[in-house]
Amino acid sequence: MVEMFYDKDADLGALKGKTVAVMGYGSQGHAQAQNLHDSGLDVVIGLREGSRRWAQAENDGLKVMTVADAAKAADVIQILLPDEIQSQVYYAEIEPGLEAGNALVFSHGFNIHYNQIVPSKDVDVYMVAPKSPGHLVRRTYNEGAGVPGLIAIYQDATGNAHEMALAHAKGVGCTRAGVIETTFREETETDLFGEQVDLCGGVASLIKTSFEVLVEAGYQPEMAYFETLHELKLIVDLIHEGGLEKMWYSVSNTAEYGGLTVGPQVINEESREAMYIALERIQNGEFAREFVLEGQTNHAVLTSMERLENEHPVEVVGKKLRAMMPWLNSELNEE
Ligand SMILES: NC(=O)C1=CN([C@@H]2O[C@H](COP(=O)(O)OP(=O)(O)OC[C@H]3O[C@@H](n4cnc5c(N)ncnc54)[C@H](OP(=O)(O)O)[C@@H]3O)[C@@H](O)[C@H]2O)C=CC1
Ligand SMILES: CC(=O)[C@](C)(O)C(=O)O
Ligand SMILES: [Mg+2]
Ligand SMILES: [Mg+2]
Repeated sequence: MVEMFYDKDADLGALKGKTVAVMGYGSQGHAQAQNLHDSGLDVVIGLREGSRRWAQAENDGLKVMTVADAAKAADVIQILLPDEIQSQVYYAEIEPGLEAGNALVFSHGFNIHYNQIVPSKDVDVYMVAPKSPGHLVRRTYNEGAGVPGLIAIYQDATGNAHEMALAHAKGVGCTRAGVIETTFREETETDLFGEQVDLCGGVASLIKTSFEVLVEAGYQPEMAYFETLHELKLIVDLIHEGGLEKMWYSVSNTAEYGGLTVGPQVINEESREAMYIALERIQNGEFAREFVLEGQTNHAVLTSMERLENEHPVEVVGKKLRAMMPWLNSELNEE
């Protein structure tokens, strides 16, 4: 059984008296920085001049400065910038401000594991990776709960990296739910795999394909939207609460029989083979190289795919239907 760490195992004192700079104020940055601040830690935000999030972070009661100034001022530097640009910002603006004994912190192992950032040996390097989108890292913390997380130690120059990582995970709220210790390699490879074949990529393709099949068969797009997208949260909530068992218990016998017999024909051996290929590309660095190059071309492919995704009929009909449900909090706002 893997060792789990909870609040009782972590001491915020390991970070007391240290300035924690959170570079970036996006999905993870805005959440983790506020949680760390609310946990009583000394937090500053590092952003670029002109960032649209600069005023937001100040409105949230946080001190904001440039990345370079924050790196100079901090003892602990957490890099919550987009993975594909961390390396260029690190070497240009963060590394010059690093001192022996500082700590570098990541929430995804991509840049360390794929050799995009190679820190000097005289700093600690650890990871605190919430297993959750950033906005729910903040929402659950405010509710007095938390999301599970991972910690990993890559370099322990001071001998304090492990207790600092646990303190950091506690400050973010992850030790409320449970923290597992892993490695940068394991977190990177499993996280990339999960987001590509299941959580994000797999689910989005499942939704769009099932929607398209219904609409092509002549059913109303609104009906197809409710059936293939809107209700999915309700089903997944049951799985989240009580595993597949609770979902199968709650749905009808009709759905349970149909789901158990037809599901494996949809996500089938061909799907499994595609998953093996995705994992192989993650493990051998092909995906990493492709994504770093994507960042260096100012996201040419990602920008085009986002445009096509927004034009998909399921998104068009969905925006119309969600506008009639104001409680859904549909805006793309930071909480
Ligand atoms: N999103 C998630 O839920 C999760 C993310 N992670 C990891 O967290 C890290 C951050 O990801 P995420 O929060 O999604 O990132 P976002 O894209 O949401 O936010 C990026 C932040 O970086 C800032 N930024 C972008 N470019 C620069 C630059 N050149 N100089 C300074 N600041 C810049 C942006 O501000 P602006 O553009 O306004 O200047 C923004 O504040 C990644 O390593 C990711 O893998 C891990 C778990 C989950
Ligand atoms: C939210 C999360 O854990 C992801 C999918 O890995 C990510 O946003 O990178
Ligand atoms: Mg993830
Ligand atoms: Mg990820």
